[in-house]
Amino acid sequence: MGSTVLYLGPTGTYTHQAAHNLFGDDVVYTQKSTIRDVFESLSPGQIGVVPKENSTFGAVVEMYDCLRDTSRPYFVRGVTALSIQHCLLVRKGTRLEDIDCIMSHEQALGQCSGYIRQHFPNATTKKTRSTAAAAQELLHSPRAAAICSKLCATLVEDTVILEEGVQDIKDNYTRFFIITTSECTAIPPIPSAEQTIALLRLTGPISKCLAALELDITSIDRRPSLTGSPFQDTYFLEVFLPDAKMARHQIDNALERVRNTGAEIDLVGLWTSV
Ligand SMILES: O=C(O)C(=O)Cc1ccccc1
Repeated sequence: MGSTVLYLGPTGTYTHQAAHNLFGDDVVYTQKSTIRDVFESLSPGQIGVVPKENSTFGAVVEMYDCLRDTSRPYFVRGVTALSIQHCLLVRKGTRLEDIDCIMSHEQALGQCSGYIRQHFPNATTKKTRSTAAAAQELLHSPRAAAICSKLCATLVEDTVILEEGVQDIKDNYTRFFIITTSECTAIPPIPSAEQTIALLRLTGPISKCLAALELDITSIDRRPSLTGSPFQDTYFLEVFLPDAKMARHQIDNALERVRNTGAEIDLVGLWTSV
């Protein structure tokens, strides 16, 4: 039996599909009902898969709030991407004109907000813990629709797809992080190319820190730090390291330069990816 992979469940979520694309049938899958549950349940030796960002709706805030937490160990080991084509799913017999509530994960509601406004201006929306959880709720909601993957129609009894491709932007992708509790946990190889990326978590005066970092920053996300003064933020920086062999050395030097400014900075991920 292979490693255990925790993912945002239940069966049929996009995270489940991303995890399965990577690890196939060689691992044991354990579903968790929230992104935070994946982080909190992750034990040494286990692997977690969580959504990170979407090309239409942006950062997955709950995931970044888990990365902000310094009380639990985690390390990002890789990234994988999935093309996302959302469906509108209902209980058999429900017609488009019956729908008074649209349920889904807030990411999916965001990716389809134009479609929802245009076609269901009077419907309420309900956030669920995942898209597949919304599909399951249809069993108790005869006048609701779920936005979820096509797969959910085969997984949840008595449901039918009314429309496919309901996201606002046709080319719609989500990236997922692969996490373990430690940098050293053995994991199956993740398909990768030449690019080496590090993820840094930084709390401190941003301009001074960026000047001291002297690395090629490819993305920045930010959340309130919660520990400092009001409006002090924690930043998540992805940096590109052109030479994989020198990556660790370059990072260690950069961390020291930033710490010398008095800021807090930690390496929380390192991987090679396409
Ligand atoms: O809820 C899911 O299925 C997830 O995996 C999170 C998500 C939601 C919408 C798009 C991509 C991922």
